[in-house]
Amino acid sequence: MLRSCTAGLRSLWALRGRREGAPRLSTDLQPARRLFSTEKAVHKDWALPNPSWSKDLKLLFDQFMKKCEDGSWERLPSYKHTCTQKNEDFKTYFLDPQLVEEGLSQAQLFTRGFEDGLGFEYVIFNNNDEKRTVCLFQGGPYLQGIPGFLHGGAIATMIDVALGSCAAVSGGAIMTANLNINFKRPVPLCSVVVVNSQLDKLEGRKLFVSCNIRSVDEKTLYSEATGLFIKLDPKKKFNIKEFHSSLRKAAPPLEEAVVSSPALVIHC
Ligand SMILES: CCCCC/C=C\C/C=C\C/C=C\C/C=C\CCCC(=O)SCCNC(=O)CCNC(=O)[C@H](O)C(C)(C)COP(=O)(O)OP(=O)(O)OC[C@H]1O[C@@H](n2cnc3c(N)ncnc32)[C@H](O)[C@@H]1OP(=O)(O)O
Repeated sequence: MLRSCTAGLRSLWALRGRREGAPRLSTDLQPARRLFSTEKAVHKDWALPNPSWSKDLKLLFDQFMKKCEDGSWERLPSYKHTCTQKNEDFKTYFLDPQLVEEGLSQAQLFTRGFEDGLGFEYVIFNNNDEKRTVCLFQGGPYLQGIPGFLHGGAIATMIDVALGSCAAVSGGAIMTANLNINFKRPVPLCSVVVVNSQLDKLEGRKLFVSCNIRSVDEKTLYSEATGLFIKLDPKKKFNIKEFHSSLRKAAPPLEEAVVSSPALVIHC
């Protein structure tokens, strides 16, 4: 019990793959502390059952929580807003802190931005020895593509998250450089699927990962994917303001864009 609680408190940042020379992230150094009510809302762990979870999802969740008891598996927590201190650390090492715009304070994790049950309901378990993760995923009604089935973009998002988490456990701060997906069967809306990911190869800063998505009974193979993730180099900071101003220069005014490219008005 104590072991699984401890595992739950550790974040991906605090796990492994810290770049040599880069300081440990502050959350790693601080003991768990009592949260005030506003902080509780910000730091709520979303990778836990809620009433929208189907019987299948709860059952699988319980099975994996059992596997966590001997320490071979651990549940990865998931936050809408990365902990404030982690944000600060990220800005320090990968962004020019003076250039971070105010608007970023409203930012939240894309996959956790839906009401319970309407979007992405998922939890990821990690097996460190085997360098693999299992993501239990239930895609809600707001993720519809063709009627009755998940949108391919939602599937791709979940694959990115599952592969990204698998890579981040070993690599620390990483970004997706490449994703290749084969969609083999459409995924029914509101069904539960299992995303099995593994780290195939670590080559310098490159992490090669792969995954498949199957039905709970494992009979249906929905998708297969490979991904390349790159460990971020703190010497190469992202300059957000530069990105934004170059974007403004490159993009024509909206009116002009709509008139000259009718395809832009298609909603997606
Ligand atoms: C608040 C804290 C948050 C921090 C997040 C950090 C960690 C994440 C932690 C937890 C994650 C948990 C869950 C994951 C959840 C979701 C995952 C979502 C992830 C995303 O949603 S992320 C958005 C989409 N993603 C991008 O927006 C990337 C745009 N991109 C770039 O920003 C650069 O491209 C970058 C940084 C990737 C690399 O840039 P760079 O300058 O650091 O490195 P460089 O270019 O030198 O490449 C080094 C070596 O990789 C090879 N290489 C590079 N790219 C390649 C490719 N495509 N194919 C084949 N090889 C490639 C080169 O050929 C070279 O190879 P070699 O060394 O052999 O020459």
